[in-house]
Amino acid sequence: MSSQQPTIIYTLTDEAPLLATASFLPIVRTFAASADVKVDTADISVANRILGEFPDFLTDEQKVPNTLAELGKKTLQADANIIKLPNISASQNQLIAAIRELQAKGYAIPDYPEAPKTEEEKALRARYAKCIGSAVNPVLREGNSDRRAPKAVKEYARKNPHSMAEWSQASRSHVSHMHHGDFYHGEKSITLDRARDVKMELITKSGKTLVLKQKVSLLDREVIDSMFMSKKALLEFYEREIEDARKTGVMFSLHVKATMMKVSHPIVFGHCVKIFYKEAFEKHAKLFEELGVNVNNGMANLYDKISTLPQSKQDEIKRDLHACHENRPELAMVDSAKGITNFHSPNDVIVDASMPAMIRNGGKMWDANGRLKDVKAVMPESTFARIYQEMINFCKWHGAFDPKTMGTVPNVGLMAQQAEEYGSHDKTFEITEDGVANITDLATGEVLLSENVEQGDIWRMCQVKDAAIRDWVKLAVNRARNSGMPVVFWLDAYRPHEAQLITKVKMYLHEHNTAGLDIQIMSQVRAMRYTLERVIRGQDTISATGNILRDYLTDLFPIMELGTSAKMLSIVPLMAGGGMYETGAGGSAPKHVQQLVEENHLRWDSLGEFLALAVSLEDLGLKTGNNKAKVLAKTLDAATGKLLDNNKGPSPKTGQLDNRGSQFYLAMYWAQALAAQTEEPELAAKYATLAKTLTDNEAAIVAELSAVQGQPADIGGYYKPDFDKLDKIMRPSATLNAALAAFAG
Ligand SMILES: NC(=O)C1=CN([C@@H]2O[C@H](COP(=O)(O)OP(=O)(O)OC[C@H]3O[C@@H](n4cnc5c(N)ncnc54)[C@H](OP(=O)(O)O)[C@@H]3O)[C@@H](O)[C@H]2O)C=CC1
Ligand SMILES: O=C(O)CCC(=O)C(=O)O
Ligand SMILES: [Mg+2]
Repeated sequence: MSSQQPTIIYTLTDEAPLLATASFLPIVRTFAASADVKVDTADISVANRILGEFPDFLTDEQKVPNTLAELGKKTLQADANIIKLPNISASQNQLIAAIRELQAKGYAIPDYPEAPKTEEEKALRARYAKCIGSAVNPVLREGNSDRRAPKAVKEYARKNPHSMAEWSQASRSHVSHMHHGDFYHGEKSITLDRARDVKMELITKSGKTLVLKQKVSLLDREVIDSMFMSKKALLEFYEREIEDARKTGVMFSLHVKATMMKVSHPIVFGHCVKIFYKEAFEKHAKLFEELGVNVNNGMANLYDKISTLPQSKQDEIKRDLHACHENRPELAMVDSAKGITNFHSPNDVIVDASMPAMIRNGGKMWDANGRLKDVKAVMPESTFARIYQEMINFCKWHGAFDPKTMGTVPNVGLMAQQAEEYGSHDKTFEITEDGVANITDLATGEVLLSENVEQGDIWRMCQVKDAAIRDWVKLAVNRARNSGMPVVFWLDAYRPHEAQLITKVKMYLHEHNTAGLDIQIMSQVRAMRYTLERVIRGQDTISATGNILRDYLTDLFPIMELGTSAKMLSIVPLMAGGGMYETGAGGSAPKHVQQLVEENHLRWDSLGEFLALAVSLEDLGLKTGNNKAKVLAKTLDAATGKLLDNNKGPSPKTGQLDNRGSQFYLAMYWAQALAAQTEEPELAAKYATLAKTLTDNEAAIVAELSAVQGQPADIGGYYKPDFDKLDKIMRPSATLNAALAAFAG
C-alpha cells in the first residue's frame, strides 16, 4: 500500500456504496492520474474481513491479507490519505448470512458457533467476534471528527426543500428512557494521575474473584469511567413502558445501536423482546433453550430456530406469540408490507437513523397496515435519549423545521482513539453473579473505581485519552475561527464523565486564541434547546460533542436540513498528520441493493464521495506541493456545485437518472471545468477532448445508462459480489467507457 507516488487509498466496502464505487472508481482513477496521483484500493468489506481472519481454512489462492489491520496502521502515518465509504457493521444475522454465502462460493470457513461449548468453538467465536458490529470505524478513526453540510449543499437544500411532515401539538409521540438504574445513574469517573495498568474484576458475594479483563494499559491524564445498567431496573422499565403504551394507545418502538454497541445493546434489545412476549417465552422456555434461541438477535433468530420443528409445533409457538399481542401495544413496523416489526432484527432500527426518520415524519412510525401513527420511542439509556425528547418538544411547539430557512448545525466530535462508549466493547461484561465490580491497579492493588452489581447487570469501562480531548478542543476552536459560527460543547456537569471533560475543555481552551469567538458549555438538553432556538431563526451553531452524540447529531440535523446525511462532508483529520475522508454520515442503505438487483436502478447518492474526494485531493495537493491535484480539487468542487444546480442527483425512481447517470454528469462537468481553467494550462489542454466528447455524447450516454433499467441485475452475490459482473452492471455505457479509456491512453 505504500509508495513514493502520492496515493489516495479508496476503500471497497459493502452494499450500495460498493456498487457506486464500481462505477465511480474508474472515473476517479482516470482524473487522478492526470495529476500523477495514484489511487489504491483497500477491501474492508465484511466478506473480505472474514476471509482475512480465517487464512488457515483457505487455499493459497483464496487467502487475502488482513487489509483492515494494514489500513489501521496506515492511519498512523503522516501521509495517509484515505477515502472511507460506509461499510456494514454486521449484526450476528448478517454475519451468518455472509458466512453462508462465502461457504457456498467454495470458501471452507467454519460455521459460526452460536452457542459455543468446546474450547475450539469458543476460540472460533472469538475470531468471528472481530468481524461483528462496528469493527472497521474504530480501527480507522485515529482522529476526531469534523462533519458539516458544505455551503453549496445547504444552498441546494434551501432551494429544493425536501418534504417534511407536519407536527401537531396534540401529538402523543414521545421518548421514554430509564430514570434510574441505567448507565447514566451508575457512572463513576476519574482522570488518571499517572500511567497505570489496570484489570477489571468481579468479587462475587460467594467470595470468588473473577478477572474479566486481565489488563488495560492506561495513559497519564486519561479519563476512565465505570458504569453499569441494572437488569432488574431495565426489566421493570420495559414492563412499565409497554403497559403505558397499551393503556394510552400509542405504538411501541425500541431504538438502540446494536451494531455499534455490539456487546451491550443486543442484550438490552433481547430483554425487551422477552418481556414483550413474556407468556410465550415462559411457556416454551425449555424448548427455546434446547434450540438455542437467542432473541438478542431479534425475532428473526427465533423464527430461524423453530423452523426445524414439526409444523404443528411451529404453529403452536406462533399462536402463543400472537396471543401475547392481545395484551400488548401495537408494535411499530420496519416493513409493514413484509410484516417485519421493530423486533425482527436489531440492525433494522439503528437509532441515529431511525429517530430522525420518525421526527421527520411528524413523530410517527408505520403500523402493521402501513399507516403512520404516534409512537412511544423507547431508548433505555437516558444519557442521550433526552436530546430527542427535547427536539420533539420543540417541534410540537414550533411545528416542523423548514429546510428553506433553518440554520445549520455542523459537528466537531470527540472520536479519536476509540473514545468513550464506542470503544468499550472489549471492556463490557454481562455480570454472572452478584458482587462488587472493581477496576484495580495491577501494580498496587488500589481499587480505582468500584460498583455493586447484580447478576445480569451490564458493566463496562470507557476510556478517552487526554491527547484526543486536547485535539478535539483544538479542532472545535479551528472550526469556530474558520466558520465564524458559535460553538457549544454539549457536556452535562451532572454526569461524572462529562464533569471530567468540562475541566479539560476549560483547560485546553486556554491554549488557543479564542478572542472574538463564542464558545459555551451546556448540558445536552440546554444545548439542544439553545441550538434549535437559533436553527429556526436561520442561525448556525457548531455542536462539539462526545462520540455518541457525534453519531446521533450528524444524522439528526442533516436529515432535517438536507433530507439525508448522505450529503455531509465528513472529515477525520488524523492525529498523526494524515487525513481520512468519510463519505456522508449515514450507512450502507441495504434497501438500495435490493432495488438494483430487482430493477437495475441504483438510487444511492454519491455526493458524499464527490465531496470527500475534493478534500482528499486538496489535502494531497497542499501536502505534496502538487498544484495539479489542487486544481483537480477546485474543479471537482465546481463540478459538484453545477451538478446540484442542474439537479443531476440520482432519482429514487426506476427509469430516471440513477447513481451511474449522476456520476456521468459529475465527470462531464469536472472535465469541462478542467478544460476551462487557466491555472494549469497543461491540464486544460489535456481535458479539452474529453470534455468535448462527453458533452457531444451526453444524450447517447444518458440513453445507454437508462436503457438497462427495469430488468433484474445479477451481481453474483450480496456480501461478495462478482467484481466482473459488478463492473458490467455498473458501467453499462460503452460510449462513456470508451471516452475514459481514450483519455487514459
Ligand atoms: N460510516 C459507516 O460505515 C456507517 C455504517 N453503517 C452501517 O450501514 C448499514 C445500514 O445502516 P442504517 O443506518 O440502518 O441505514 P442507512 O443510513 O444505510 O440508510 C437509511 C436511509 O438513508 C438514506 N440514505 C443513506 N445514504 C444514502 C445515500 N448515499 N444516498 C441516498 N440515500 C441514502 C436511504 O433512504 P431511502 O431508502 O429513502 O433512499 C436509506 O434507506 C448497517 O450495517 C450500519 O451498521 C451505518 C452508519 C454509518
Ligand atoms: O461504525 C458504525 O457502525 C456506524 C458509524 C456511524 O453511524 C457514524 O459514524 O455515523
Ligand atoms: Mg451514524
